[in-house]
Amino acid sequence: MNKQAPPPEVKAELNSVPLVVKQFFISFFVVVLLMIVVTYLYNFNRLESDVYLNGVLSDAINLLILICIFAFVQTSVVAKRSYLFLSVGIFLWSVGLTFDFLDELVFQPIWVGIYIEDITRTLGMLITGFGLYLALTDLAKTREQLEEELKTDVLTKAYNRRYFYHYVQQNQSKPHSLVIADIDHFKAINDEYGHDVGDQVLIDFVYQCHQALGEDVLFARIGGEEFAMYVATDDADELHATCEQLLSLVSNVMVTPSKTLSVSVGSAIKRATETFSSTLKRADQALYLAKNQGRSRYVHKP
Ligand SMILES: Nc1nc2c(ncn2[C@@H]2O[C@H](COP(=O)(O)OP(=O)(O)OP(=O)(O)O)[C@@H](O)[C@H]2O)c(=O)[nH]1
Repeated sequence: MNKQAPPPEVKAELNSVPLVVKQFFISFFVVVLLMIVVTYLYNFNRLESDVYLNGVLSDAINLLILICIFAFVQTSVVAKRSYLFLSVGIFLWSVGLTFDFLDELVFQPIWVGIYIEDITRTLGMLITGFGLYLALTDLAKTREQLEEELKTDVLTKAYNRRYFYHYVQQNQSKPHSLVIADIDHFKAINDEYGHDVGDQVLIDFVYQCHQALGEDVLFARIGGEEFAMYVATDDADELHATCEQLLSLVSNVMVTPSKTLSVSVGSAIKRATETFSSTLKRADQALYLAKNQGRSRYVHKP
């Protein structure tokens, strides 16, 4: 069980290529290919003596497929640099294939085949491959960041309720305890000092918890000012030590320079055949007792 690190900022930049750039690129692509065809036919107008229909067809299909891929890239949502490499790569590749297609119909001098057709095609394939690599890398990074965001609470960067429930259910069979901590009189903090101070208190509280709690504790924000912990132990002394630690670390969280925070804490050790909701309910009952007994304390529900 790892202590939570704040999730990274979302860096992956999704489609920021302006439409006008795409329109320019599409026009450029079409115009240049047409110009190649016209210039080629104008300069090399000697028809091949033997035209192989299969060769013409397969080259035409290849070119058509590449044009479709170019169109997909133009309509897809990819980051700027991936777009650039993919578009330039497919463009060069298409130039190569256009020459390849034309030489099936019209005689082509050998230097055109080597210096234009082969070079543009090979270069195009390389650049397209690199663009694809960039797009896939960006996709993996974005996915990783989204997964991290799905687990965490936006304000405090603690794990959120959804992840806490998921985690406990995944680790239900192991010996563990559940703890619920609730900040005391949090509404009064908001009312007296403002919502921003309330937010900062939540952030500071989570920061202190992340600093202090050990590797055997999964800490999460499960409600506004309500937090939960999965403690990987069924030993009462260990659990009590962790809860006492939680109670004392709030003295490091300052609401004002002269006022510190207080929390109430309830805990329960999972029984052998008990369900998650039942253990959580007992921890919640313990918390209720802690609140009723005057707050700023820890109650364990055996
Ligand atoms: N600043 C801030 N306040 C929040 C946030 N989420 C919930 N709250 C506030 O937390 C307060 C919780 O109030 P109550 O449920 O009455 O709890 P309490 O005042 O702490 O009282 P006790 O728990 O009985 O000690 C409400 O005023 C909510 O508006 C948040 O993200 N930021």
